[in-house]
Formats: sequence, structure tokens, C-alpha cells
Amino acid sequence: MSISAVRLSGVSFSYREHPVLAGASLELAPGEFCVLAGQNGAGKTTLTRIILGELEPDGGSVAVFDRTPTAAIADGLVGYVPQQSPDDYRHIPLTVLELVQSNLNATRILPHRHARERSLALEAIQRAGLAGLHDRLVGELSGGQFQSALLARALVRSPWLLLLDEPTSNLDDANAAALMQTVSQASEGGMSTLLITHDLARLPRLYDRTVVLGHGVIHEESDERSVHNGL
Ligand SMILES: Nc1ncnc2c1ncn2[C@@H]1O[C@H](COP(=O)(O)OP(=O)(O)OP(=O)(O)O)[C@@H](O)[C@H]1O
Repeated sequence: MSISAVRLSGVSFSYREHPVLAGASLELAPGEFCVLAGQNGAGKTTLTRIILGELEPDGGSVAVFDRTPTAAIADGLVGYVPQQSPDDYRHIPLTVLELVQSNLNATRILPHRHARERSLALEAIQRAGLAGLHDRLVGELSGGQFQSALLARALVRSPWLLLLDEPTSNLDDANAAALMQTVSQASEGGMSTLLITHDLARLPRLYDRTVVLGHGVIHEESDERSVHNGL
């Protein structure tokens, strides 16, 4: 059996008495760009947190490149763009460069390594379309610039798997398209991508495949109605 970027088999999960996932299965191939759609509250963030190893499923199994999620994270294989807004950083004096470098464990004790990490971070910032903005405070970025900064932070370690949780929900169409373009370009290098959205209709068709989470299970996109109804 060939290796999958993500293999979810019959995953179930409940918050106390509230069932959210009830046998969700998904195979994400290496290099594939897949969109996971579903209505608000369908369990998309919960599923993401299971793939990240932050939540343990009650049943079923999850593997990321044939490892446990925790091992895949420890091996630096996973990049993550959480659902956040610039407001979350309003009172944190953090620049774009510092945000991106924070994913590289930069250290001033080893000056050569620090210089290397700074240059990797600047490269990622440029690739994300933020050239020249590395000294800007994260809390002062526009919505589109902020998402690009989070993307640069995730991509700076050249992950094998990129997970994005609702990256376009606060963006206008132009910024959403620009972000999708950057993700799509990064995927061309062989990275696997799982992008979560409740608003599939707004995304330019730069991805390979859509799956839909509804009633605790994952369906392949089979007809347009099921996608728009989030079923
Ligand atoms: N920590 C928690 N404790 C209890 N219930 C939770 C918790 N987190 C989420 N839920 C509930 O689990 C269900 C799925 O939530 P989840 O955030 O995974 O859905 P989602 O599809 O990501 O939704 P959204 O698009 O609104 O973020 C929702 O009914 C939510 O209220």
C-alpha cells in the first residue's frame, strides 16, 4: 500500500455527550491539494485538531505520512495556518519577520544559524507576497496581509503537509484568489494541502479535489447540491 499524506480511517470523536465525528475517513495523496468543505459546526476544526495530534479520536485511526500526528509534527512535516485574525495580535508587539522566524526556533546563541533562519524567513515572506513588510507589526496588517503572514510562517519549514483552517473567510475575493494562488504554487513543489472552508463557492478552482464533512462523515464531492448544502 502506498504512503498517504493523511490517512483517516473511521475516525469518531465526541465532546462529552456531543458527537461530532462518526466514522470519518479520508485519504490525502502526496502532492494533492484537497478542499474540505462543510457547514459551520460540521466538525472541520475538530478534524484538523485530530490531524495535528491535539485531540485523540475516540475510535478509528489517523496517520500522517505513516506516522502518528505527534511524530509528524516533531519531524517538522506539518505546516498549519490556524483560524485567527489580526485582532488576536493587537496587543502583541511582534513583527512579520519574528512571527515567521518563530517557526524556525531561531536562536541568538548560534549566530550563523540565526542569520540562516532570518534569510529563510525573508524568502518565505517574499514568496507569500509580503516583500518589504517584514518589519510591520502583525496586529497592524490588513486581513489579506495577515493570512499571507500566517502562510509564510507555515511554509518557512517547507512542510510536506499544509493544513489551512478557513484561510479565506475574512478576505475579499481578490485577496482570497491571491492566497489560493500562493498555496497552489507552493503545492507544485510536491507538498500536500488540506484547506478547510465553509464557503466553497468563493474559492477559485486551483485545487485537485473537494470532500465534504457532514453528519460526522466525509463524502467525496459527488454533486453540486451536496456541497452547497454541506451534506
Ligand atoms: N471544546 C469544545 N467543547 C465542546 N463542544 C465543542 C468544542 N469545540 C467545538 N465544539 C462543538 O463541536 C461542533 C464542531 O465544532 P468545530 O469547530 O469542529 O466545527 P467547524 O466545522 O470547524 O465549525 P466552524 O466553521 O464554525 O469553525 C460544534 O457543534 C461545536 O459547538
